[in-house]
Amino acid sequence: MNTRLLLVGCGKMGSAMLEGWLARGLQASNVFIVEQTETAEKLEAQYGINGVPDIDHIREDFIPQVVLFAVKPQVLPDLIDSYKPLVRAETVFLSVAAGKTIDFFTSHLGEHARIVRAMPNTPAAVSRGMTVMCPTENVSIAQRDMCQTLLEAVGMVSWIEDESLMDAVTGLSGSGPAYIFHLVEAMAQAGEAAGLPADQAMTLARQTVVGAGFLLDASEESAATLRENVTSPGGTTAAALNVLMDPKTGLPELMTRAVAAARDRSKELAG
Ligand SMILES: NC(=O)C1=CN([C@@H]2O[C@H](COP(=O)(O)OP(=O)(O)OC[C@H]3O[C@@H](n4cnc5c(N)ncnc54)[C@H](O)[C@@H]3O)[C@@H](O)[C@H]2O)C=CC1
Ligand SMILES: O=C(O)[C@@H]1CCC=N1
Repeated sequence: MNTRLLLVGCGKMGSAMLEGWLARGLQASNVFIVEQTETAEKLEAQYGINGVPDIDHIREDFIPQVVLFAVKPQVLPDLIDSYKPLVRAETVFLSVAAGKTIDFFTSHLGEHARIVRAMPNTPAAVSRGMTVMCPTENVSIAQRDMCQTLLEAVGMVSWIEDESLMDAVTGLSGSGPAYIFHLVEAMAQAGEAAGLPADQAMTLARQTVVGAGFLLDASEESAATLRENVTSPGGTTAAALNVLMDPKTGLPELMTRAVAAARDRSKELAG
């Protein structure tokens, strides 16, 4: 957690990671954050982190080891060129922007820039994130390790060499937490339709998803076995699963379409 880090953009994803790092003892003095002035000032007051409104306000002697882009993909083209002066062998550019390809970064920062394209997710805020990373060939082992340490501090890390898989990764783990939160909403709505008061339906739905997540985490059994453990032959769960596992109208078919839609949008964002 001693990496000299320049975090560009501290919105939902940037702050999710920052919260995880701070909980792991990130040294505020090693970090600069580029954000809009108000947020930058708040971060400075709250954590003693150097918050600046743009790259021109970074201390001149601050040479980051990692420049982490956590801004919206749509704003990257406007700001990326101003980071070119930071290109040097000891600096790796780590991007979490959905759809923004390694080619995009090399076309703006040059072939010498060392780039890692990453896709994290918001459970990073509670150190339960899932991040997948893809490096350029010039990224050293030490730089890979540095990125791994940063992202491992906020959850699990996996690497891919084939960048084209990043769109599918985005569709599954990047966007995935939203699917689970929506599952809670859908279950609560279904509970209400089945006769429960709204508040109670939401409490039951929420705690069921939280409890199932904890059980999945604590258990060495597969998801299929955990599902079977709930399902008595000819019982209530089996009746529900007949609906959910229907090959034509069930959850697998719906989820396949949802993940494919996110994957395709990720491709579109590459522009
Ligand atoms: N929210 C999520 O679950 C995930 C988001 N991502 C990626 O993370 C990136 C950020 O997404 P969110 O955090 O959701 O968006 P956000 O809108 O919450 O955060 C973006 C931040 O960038 C700041 N910003 C805008 N222009 C800037 C500039 N010129 N310089 C510095 N900061 C600037 C904004 O003030 C804002 O705080 C996106 O590229 C997205 O694809 C990746 C994985 C998951
Ligand atoms: O919705 C988005 O585009 C971002 C990328 C993955 C999760 N949120």
